[in-house]
Amino acid sequence: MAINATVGIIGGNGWLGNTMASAAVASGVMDGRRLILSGRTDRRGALDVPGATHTRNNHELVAKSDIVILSVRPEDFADLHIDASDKLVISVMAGVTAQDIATRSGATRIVRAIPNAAASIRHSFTPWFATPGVSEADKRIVQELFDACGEGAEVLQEAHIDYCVGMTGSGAAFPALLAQALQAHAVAQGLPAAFAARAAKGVVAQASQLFAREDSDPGAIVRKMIEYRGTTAAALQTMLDQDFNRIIASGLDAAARKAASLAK
Ligand SMILES: NC(=O)C1=CN([C@@H]2O[C@H](COP(=O)(O)OP(=O)(O)OC[C@H]3O[C@@H](n4cnc5c(N)ncnc54)[C@H](OP(=O)(O)O)[C@@H]3O)[C@@H](O)[C@H]2O)C=CC1
Ligand SMILES: O=C(O)[C@@H]1CCC=N1
Repeated sequence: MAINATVGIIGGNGWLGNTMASAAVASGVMDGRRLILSGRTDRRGALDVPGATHTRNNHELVAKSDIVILSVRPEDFADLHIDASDKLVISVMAGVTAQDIATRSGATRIVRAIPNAAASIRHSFTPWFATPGVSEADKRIVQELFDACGEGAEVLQEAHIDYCVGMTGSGAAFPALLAQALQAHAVAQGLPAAFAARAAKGVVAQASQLFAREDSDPGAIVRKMIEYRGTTAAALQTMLDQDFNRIIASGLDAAARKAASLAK
């Protein structure tokens, strides 16, 4: 078992908290008996977390934990009133700054991370940022926790976490939007809906494996297809001429603005 610390997840029955807890146990990184999960109600998460303790008492959770993960909605953070001054605090809350967390919890060892919903299948790319008080030993634990959810990646500037809220934090949402648009167009052209759904999913989730490998570059695929000057080039060039990149950029900017407003 890689992590022998006791980890308390405030909001541990919610979508992401439950997912992280389940991934930690399923990957073998933690024994579920070292996990404490809190919620305001007795509602449990959808994924099983064998061995975990459940509580509604955050003060008890913090007292018994070496590491406290904050996984409540950003707007609920101000109501927590915890003293985590001697704990490693890991926040997955969008938009809540390390300074806010230090001020409200007394913590000096703070990590901010942005997983995404694909953590439920252990495919979340999870950027994380550590404040200067976080030790190398703490960082190894953080990396293991997020590798259990897919792939953790340290960033050296807190601003990059705020950026990633929109980009990586959105997880499968952008590929799903693309698949939905492909499917809708195919249906509008008269293709059977079930076939269109399978076809769109095949392109977005299967064909994309061509650039999913570490040594592969999506830009190279786009260039190669444009240089081929065939049907794919006609589609790509039309999309690019209509400022596909600008639409993506404005969506990401909107996510960043929303994250900043959540922190207020
Ligand atoms: N979902 C995602 O893909 C991502 C989410 N995040 C961030 O993760 C955080 C959690 O999001 P998500 O899991 O989706 O949200 P959920 O609403 O699913 O979960 C939040 C949980 O917090 C619990 N909670 C609220 N207040 C308290 C409290 N005072 N004490 C204990 N538990 C409390 C709620 O419990 P109850 O139901 O019992 O009231 C709920 O289960 C958010 O800050 C979000 O920004 C970041 C990246 C991706
Ligand atoms: O949509 C959201 O608010 C959550 C937080 C970051 C990514 N997803």
